[in-house]
Amino acid sequence: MVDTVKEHGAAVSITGLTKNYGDLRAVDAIDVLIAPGEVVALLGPNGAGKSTTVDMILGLAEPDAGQVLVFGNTPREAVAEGAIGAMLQNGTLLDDATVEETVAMIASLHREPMPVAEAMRRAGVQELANRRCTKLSGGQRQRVRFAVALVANPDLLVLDEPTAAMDVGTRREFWASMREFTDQGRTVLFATHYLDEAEEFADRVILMRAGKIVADGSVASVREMASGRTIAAVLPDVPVELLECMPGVAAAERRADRIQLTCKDSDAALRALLHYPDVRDIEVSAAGLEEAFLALTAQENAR
Ligand SMILES: Nc1ncnc2c1ncn2[C@@H]1O[C@H](COP(=O)(O)OP(=O)(O)OP(=O)(O)O)[C@@H](O)[C@H]1O
Repeated sequence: MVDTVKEHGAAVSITGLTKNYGDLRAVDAIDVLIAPGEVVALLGPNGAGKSTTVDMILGLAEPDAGQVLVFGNTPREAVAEGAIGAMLQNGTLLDDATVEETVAMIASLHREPMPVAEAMRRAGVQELANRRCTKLSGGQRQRVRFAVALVANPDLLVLDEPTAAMDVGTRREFWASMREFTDQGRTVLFATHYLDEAEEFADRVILMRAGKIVADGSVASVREMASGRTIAAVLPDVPVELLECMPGVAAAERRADRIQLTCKDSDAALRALLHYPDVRDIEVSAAGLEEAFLALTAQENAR
């Protein structure tokens, strides 16, 4: 297996990766192959297993089963070689150091770092160079974490919800400097809750739910899969639980006699619905992408 991966030169190769926390299976036997130069969004609701997956790619958590290889090496080897740069949700900064000292300190740990001034420029923290890390806002801290990730000059950048604390303007600048990075053919994997960020920035989207991958493909193909339709109709007396079990239905709601079905396959749902002789006033409409994404990821997520 290791030789095959080395031969094919995958940036990240994940096979049967599993992680349990007590009785909870946080990541459930996932397989992912990421080619060099791909920009991949790991998308999913809270608790889907994104951070746990990211931690295992970085060697910060040990899998219970399966393995991760980064450029054919174990995560620890890849980190030691400076092949991976990471930006984590709660990565700590050295409180007593200034921003410049922090970035310089990380640079000194790497064999071929990016010049400190360049990493700070790309991350947009030049004006904060002499500021102590304790005096930074949440969004500024995120940008410093980005400079720290960049200065390693890595081939793979792994980012866990990088824009969570950023306002709209900072977010835009952040993605612009990321583009500068990926234009050089580097590989990026980022976890996010934001569908629009994934759509705008990633070549490929991996959608996780309850530890499993529920969709993996180009942004367009996942959009197609997620953009289901909604069926509304008048149908008295049939319990919601029964409607939810119909073919093609992701979720069902009832208000008095009116029902609304969020569909994965509206043709199949419609055919099933027509078996009820009392059904009338049927309307089929395209669901918004956001709404459909929620329908795709909502099930099994109550844990
Ligand atoms: N250290 C831990 N101990 C116990 N359970 C954990 C631990 N870390 C994560 N979990 C659980 O594992 C599951 C997956 O969590 P994870 O943080 O990987 O999800 P996520 O997709 O990154 O969510 P979020 O978007 O909220 O960051 C969750 O149910 C979470 O509560």
